[in-house]
Amino acid sequence: MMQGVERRRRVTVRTPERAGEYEIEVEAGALARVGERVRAVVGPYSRRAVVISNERVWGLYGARLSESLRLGGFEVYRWLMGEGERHKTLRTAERALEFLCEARFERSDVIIGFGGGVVGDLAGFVAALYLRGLAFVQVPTTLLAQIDASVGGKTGVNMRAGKNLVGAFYQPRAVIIDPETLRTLPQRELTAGWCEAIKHGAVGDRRLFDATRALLMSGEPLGETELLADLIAAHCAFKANIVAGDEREEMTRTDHLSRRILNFGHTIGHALEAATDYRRFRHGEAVGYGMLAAGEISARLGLLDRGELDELRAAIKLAGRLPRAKDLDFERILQALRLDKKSFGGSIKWVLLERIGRARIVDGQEVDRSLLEAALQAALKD
Ligand SMILES: NC(=O)c1ccc[n+]([C@@H]2O[C@H](COP(=O)([O-])OP(=O)(O)OC[C@H]3O[C@@H](n4cnc5c(N)ncnc54)[C@H](O)[C@@H]3O)[C@@H](O)[C@H]2O)c1
Ligand SMILES: O=C(O)C(=O)C[C@@H](O)[C@H](O)[C@H](O)COP(=O)(O)O
Ligand SMILES: [Zn+2]
Repeated sequence: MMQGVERRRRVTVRTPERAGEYEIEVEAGALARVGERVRAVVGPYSRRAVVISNERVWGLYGARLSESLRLGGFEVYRWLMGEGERHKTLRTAERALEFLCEARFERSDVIIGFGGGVVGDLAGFVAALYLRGLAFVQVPTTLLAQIDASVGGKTGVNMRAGKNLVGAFYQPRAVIIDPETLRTLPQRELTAGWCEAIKHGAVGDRRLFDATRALLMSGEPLGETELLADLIAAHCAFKANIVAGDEREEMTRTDHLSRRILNFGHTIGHALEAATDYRRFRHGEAVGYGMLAAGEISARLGLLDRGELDELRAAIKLAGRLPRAKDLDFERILQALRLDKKSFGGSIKWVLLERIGRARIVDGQEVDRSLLEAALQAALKD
């Protein structure tokens, strides 16, 4: 898996719902080929491409992307949103939609999400809504978006009551990943991405967990572009496989290949984000804490061996420093948890671990208040 000989790695995502599939391409320098790739998936009639991004990403890479799109025969438009999680809202989506309406984009045109997961989730949502669906391509530029958010078609926005409460499953036509863009990513954003990467290994693939940990232990995970590209492609392949088997995250499924396992660490992670008004944690950082807490719950319920929990803790530590969390009010977190949108039949469903590489879905009744409080205390204490 880790010895890629080809520079361009391709992962196919099969999406049974749309009776289709799309390709994820991972290649250093791929930004220069976005125009050509987009043209290949949207066909000859498409005239205009609108790039949804933010000032930072556009400032760094907009010129390169535009040039490539022009070479692909597109007239290029851009629409820039505010930076950060608190802009992933219906208001922002509405503004983007107004822009598309006023500029009279047509069904043959294409929307490109260019940035991190915030931009990608919002752009995909807008693409799903405008004219009941415009072709959409993901060009992710954060680690988190390259290994997770750009794959699988979850799009949406946050509401005051919680994360991603409004959205649509809307698959992109292609995902084009240039790992070189990660060189300008601040350490904090890398940490967030590594946390989601650790999640993939933890819930479903021990070898992927080990490979991720090995790259982190090298101390320079971005050092070797080819190794990094191999690892990104391996994460995409892992997620693609889960998505292909359960595209819409069927809530009645409880098996270890259900898409629900990708929510490991998110029950508490999303509550931490909401309880701090999306201002204190990056999503991946909150998931880091969420995994520590869910790992604690797993161990305290006797599902997970303490030694494996220590391995998980150590891997999360390798991902980087998480913001302070021990001052957070338990009642506030509990309040946010009660609004968890993954409740089903009135109770929260927890994604826990049986071991590194295998998750289990457990009913909320098994996790009482005192267990939750103890697990949170243990997880948030550092
Ligand atoms: N749809 C999914 O399946 C899915 C999966 C995981 C996470 N998400 C969502 O993704 C979001 C988090 O995404 P994120 O971690 O990418 O955060 P983000 O989108 O906020 O990006 C992080 C920061 O990095 C900056 N940035 C982006 N690319 C850069 C680059 N190459 N160089 C320098 N700076 C750059 C951005 O401007 C931003 O400030 C959350 O909203 C989360 O809910 C969605
Ligand atoms: O793709 C999925 O499925 C995931 O759960 C991936 C998560 O990392 C991601 O944060 C996702 O947006 C969470 O989805 P949600 O349905 O819990 O909002
Ligand atoms: Zn996530």
